[in-house]
Amino acid sequence: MVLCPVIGKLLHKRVVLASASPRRQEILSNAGLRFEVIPSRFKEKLDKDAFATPYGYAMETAKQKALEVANRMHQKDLRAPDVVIGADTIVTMGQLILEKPVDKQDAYRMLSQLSGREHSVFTGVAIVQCSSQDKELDTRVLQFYEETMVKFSELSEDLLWEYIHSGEPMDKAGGYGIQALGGMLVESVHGDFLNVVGFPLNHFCKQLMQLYPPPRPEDLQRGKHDSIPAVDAFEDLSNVDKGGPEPARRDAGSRPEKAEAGVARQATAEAEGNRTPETLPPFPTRLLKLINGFKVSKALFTACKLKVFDLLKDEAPQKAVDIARKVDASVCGMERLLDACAALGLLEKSEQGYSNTEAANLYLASDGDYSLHSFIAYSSEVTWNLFTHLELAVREGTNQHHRVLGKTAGDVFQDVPYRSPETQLQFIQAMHGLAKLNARHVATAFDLSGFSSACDVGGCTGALAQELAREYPRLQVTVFDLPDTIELAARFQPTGPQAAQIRFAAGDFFRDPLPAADLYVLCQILHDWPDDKVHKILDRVAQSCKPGAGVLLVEMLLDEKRQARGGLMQSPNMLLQMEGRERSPGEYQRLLEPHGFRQVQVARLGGFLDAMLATRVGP
Ligand SMILES: C[S@@+](CC[C@H](N)C(=O)[O-])C[C@H]1O[C@@H](n2cnc3c(N)ncnc32)[C@H](O)[C@@H]1O
Repeated sequence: MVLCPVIGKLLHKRVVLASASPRRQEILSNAGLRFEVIPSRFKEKLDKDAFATPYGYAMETAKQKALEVANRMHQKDLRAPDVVIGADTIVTMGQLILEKPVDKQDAYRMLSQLSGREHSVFTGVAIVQCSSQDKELDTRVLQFYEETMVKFSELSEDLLWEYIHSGEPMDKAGGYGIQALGGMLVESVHGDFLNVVGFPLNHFCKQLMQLYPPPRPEDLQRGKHDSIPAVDAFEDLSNVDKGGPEPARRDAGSRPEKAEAGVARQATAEAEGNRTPETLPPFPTRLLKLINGFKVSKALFTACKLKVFDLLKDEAPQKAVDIARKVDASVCGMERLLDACAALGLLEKSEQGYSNTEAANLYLASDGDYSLHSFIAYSSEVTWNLFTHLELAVREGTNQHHRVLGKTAGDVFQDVPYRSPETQLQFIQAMHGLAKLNARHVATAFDLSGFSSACDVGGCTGALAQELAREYPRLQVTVFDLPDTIELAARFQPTGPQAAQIRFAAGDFFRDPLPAADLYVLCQILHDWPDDKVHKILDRVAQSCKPGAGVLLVEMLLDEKRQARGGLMQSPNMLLQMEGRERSPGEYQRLLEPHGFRQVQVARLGGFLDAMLATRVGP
């Protein structure tokens, strides 16, 4: 049983569900959550076109619903609840977002579009944690979304109208309710069923586990919930390949590994000679994948370096012998590399030869708008070398540039002999490629239309500035970076209508005043530095801005308990390459607060970066 510890934490808090949906109320109360229902008065009319993704729209609507309730309750009795939960469910078909039908004709239009086809159901959820200081409401917002694919049967006209006349479609996104009569229309569901009903309970619990650390076993003894059976372990909700006996310990390894280890111990204890298929340990597929992971990366790096994907871009299939000849490689070697790439899904292999997949055309060839070629080259040439010294980095607790370069680097970005111009350009190109992938999500993570000027501190080539300018045509953006970077960034400067909104300024954020702005963007900056230097940067930002100004932090956010994998895999990388580290929203919040940045909102963007928006309060 997984919910009890989380629910136990919330039992002592005032929890409000900002939704009138009886289905959401039922899902949450069935899970044992105690909450008040205060339906939000937020009008669901955000401009859908302003969002890069449908889930971005759903998450923003969920957030606005929850914040409206938090603010209203705070104003009413100056005591905000501890937690407000907002949710918004939408149905999408291709680019089309289907919400609740306005009348029967509208329901008919929606349902006939869904007939015989697969669609996505997205629920955006916002968990708003509230606190008040000096009678001011302080909120911290965690957002996430869940997607479920649903396929409808072919619906006859009769069936369609019968369903519409039942009245069920009218208050439901997409015009159907899967938990009642609408269930008869559904052929298959891929993903979380409750998400289609209106609330992704499983994902919600995972997020709660990140927000609230698991209780100790002795607390569990005290805090049993009436409707929830007692538990003796805080279980990981992640998907698990296979079951198998699980050891009671909860401190080592993830669940499949624990299962593997548990069964292995059991098997060893039994007589080795008496093994039957049942007592054999499960095949350690996941572990073997980890052991071999570096081979996968290096095959990809090598194919990129040999320009295989450039050669095949938008071309007819080619044989290994021809590719080998064109890149001056051995046929037997090239054949093996190409087969490996095909096995990895990077190439397609047919009778005619090898050809690029769509992803290879888009990301692996060196010339596309979204090319990751430079990032791959940097990973292969710089990061790879550093990773060969991971053991020493762990022993010494410092980056390892001195071992790769033979000299100690003071400031990784400014020590001139430390980087050749080629490596520097490669780094900038790598950042540019990654920034282009993330920029739209970042620019639309929050409503920034209230700001008229922004400074992208350490903004590199201006890729994010360009997206901000595109998204907010009245926004003037200054890209502030080191003189060398600004010089190289000239190669990437935007053309087109956004160019007039963007200017570049050279300087050092440790020494020089920052350009004036009412929004300061720090995208992958603070993670480069230890806390004392982060305070220096934030101090500079605070000195440059007035109350009401914003700070948009964009980083790979760890979860508070350091359990989620994504960000954690980046942690050794930061150790090897930089002075800083990845941090959790709480850690960033604690760094921001002394500089007067409060009202922190967090948006999980679904890619590898997340965003936090804080507002400067007080003088
Ligand atoms: C990790 S990159 C992030 C670039 C960009 N914000 C992005 O996310 O793509 C760090 C950036 O900070 C800049 N930088 C490092 N030290 C700086 C300093 N002291 N003053 C100004 N910029 C600096 C680097 O030149 C680089 O462009």
